[in-house]
This record gives sequence, C-alpha cells and structure tokens, in this order.
Amino acid sequence: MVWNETPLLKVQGLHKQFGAGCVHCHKPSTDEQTGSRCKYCGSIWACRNLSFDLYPGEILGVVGESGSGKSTLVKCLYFDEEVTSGSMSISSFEEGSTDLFSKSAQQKRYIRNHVMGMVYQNPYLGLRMGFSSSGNIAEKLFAADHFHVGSIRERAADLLQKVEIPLSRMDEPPKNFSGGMQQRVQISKALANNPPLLLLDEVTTGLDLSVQAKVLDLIRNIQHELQVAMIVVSHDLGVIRMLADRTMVLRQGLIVEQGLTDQILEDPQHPYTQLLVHSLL
Ligand SMILES: Nc1ncnc2c1ncn2[C@@H]1O[C@H](COP(=O)(O)OP(=O)(O)OP(=O)(O)O)[C@@H](O)[C@H]1O
Repeated sequence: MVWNETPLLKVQGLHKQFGAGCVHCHKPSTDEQTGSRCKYCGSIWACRNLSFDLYPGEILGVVGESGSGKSTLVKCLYFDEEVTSGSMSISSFEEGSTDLFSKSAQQKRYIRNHVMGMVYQNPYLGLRMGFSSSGNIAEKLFAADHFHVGSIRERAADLLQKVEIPLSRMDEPPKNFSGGMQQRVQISKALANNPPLLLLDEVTTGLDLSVQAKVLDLIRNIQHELQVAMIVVSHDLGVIRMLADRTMVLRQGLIVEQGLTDQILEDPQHPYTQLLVHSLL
C-alpha cells in the first residue's frame, strides 16, 4: 500500500518519564543498551524519542513485550498522561499547524471529544457501567456538541447495530453484558463522534478466542466501512497480523523496528523482533 497523502497524525520526539529524574537521567538515553530505567534514581523513560506518522484510514500496529511503553504511548496521545516532551499534530484540527500537547486542558478535552476515540483494555475505563448503553453513546455525542435528542437516539441505535448489540438491549447498562459485548459497546461509543482517529489498547486481551475473533472482525469491518485511522496496541502478533497495515516494534520505550506488517513478520531485521516473531511460531 502506498501512503501518498498528508499524514493525519504526526508525532515527533515523544518522551515520557515516570519519576522525578536526577542529574544522571535528565536527558533520556536513546541508546538501546542503556535501558529505560535510571539506575541511580529509578525513574523510568517509558517512551523515548518516539516519532511516527499515521495516514488517513491506515491501521498502525504497536507491538512489544510487557513494559515496553505501548500503553503509555496511547495514553499520551489521548492526553490521559502528560508527555515530558515532544509534539503531536492532527491534520483535521487547525490544519495540523499546532502542537496539541501544548494546548490547555480545556482545548485537549475538545480535541478528545471531537477528533479522537479511545477503546481501553478495561471496559470500566471507557464506559459508565451503570448508564444504559445508548446513554453511554449519548454522553459522547453531548461532549461533541450534538444536542438533538431524537437524532442522538437514532445514532445510538445505528452504532449499536453496527457492533451487533441487539436493539432490544440498547437501554440496558453494560454491566449486564459479557466482556465481548462490553468491548463492542465501548467501540460504538468511541466511534460516536465520527473521529478520524481511533486508539485501541489491547482491546481483545482477556477475551475468549472465539470472542476475540469476533471483535477483531468487527474492527476490520469498521475500518473498511468508515475509513477511520487506527493505532492498535497489542502484545499479540496474531492481532497485529490481522489488523495492521504498518507496525512499530517497541522495546524499553524505543522504536527498534518499523515497516509494513508483512515485512516485519516475514523478515524481521532487529534481533528483538526476530525473538518476538519466532516465539509466535
Ligand atoms: N503511572 C506510572 N508510574 C510509574 N511507572 C509507570 C506508570 N505507568 C507505566 N509505568 C512504567 O512505564 C513502563 C511502560 O509501561 P506501559 O504500561 O506503557 O507498558 P506496556 O508495553 O503497555 O505493558 P503491558 O503490555 O504490560 O501493558 C513500565 O516500566 C511501567 O512500569
């Protein structure tokens, strides 16, 4: 696939440090050998100098072992975590001319509500379990300035149908639903504002294999139908193989390899990627 358009998302030099830091680690090392943890003060550089682009309608996979910085990356992109340094722009917001990390809290909320959707591994983070499923979608629509009650209910029904939640259950709260159904409601809520960018963090981890396959199928169909660009975080190369056009491999907060998913999986160049790929086989 050739991506010859303007990128939807541009991330440059994203660093995220946990801990106060010290004189020895005031600058994050981008040396693979050094590791992500400062041996003097224990601070962790969860993301080190991450730069990448995402094109409209593309699915970018982010893979790496536990602790490699995958979740921290998407949390930073969704403003759940404050970055230590770096910049991010989205072409559909102020024509991509401003750094979104430097915006005020209020502006960040606006950006989240209008141009992003997020699906968490834990549905309790993305849903109000006690609200009805349609109410969850309405909440996202209100946040994105849609106030017409009739059309909100219609949109909720439409979205829930898309993720195969029976309409007879649209007024039930997600706490009554199975794990797979909760993930599907979360996906429909994340799509409510028609975002050009959807972030998905380990969305099938913990689900039964057959349920996983259904959710993955659904994500693929949605991408096909709505052409929404996605960043899919997973430690599971099977998920990445099924969904991602391009893949970025993270290790100790650094990108060690990136490229077309087929190339990465068929002919990994970095020893760490080779280990990851071969442990799948
Ligand atoms: N709130 C936090 N405070 C301190 N350290 C943190 C915090 N969140 C993450 N970290 C550290 O940052 C590093 C990256 O964590 P992160 O959760 O991003 O990894 P991950 O690749 O998503 O792992 P997993 O697949 O297990 O979720 C880890 O060393 C982790 O301990």
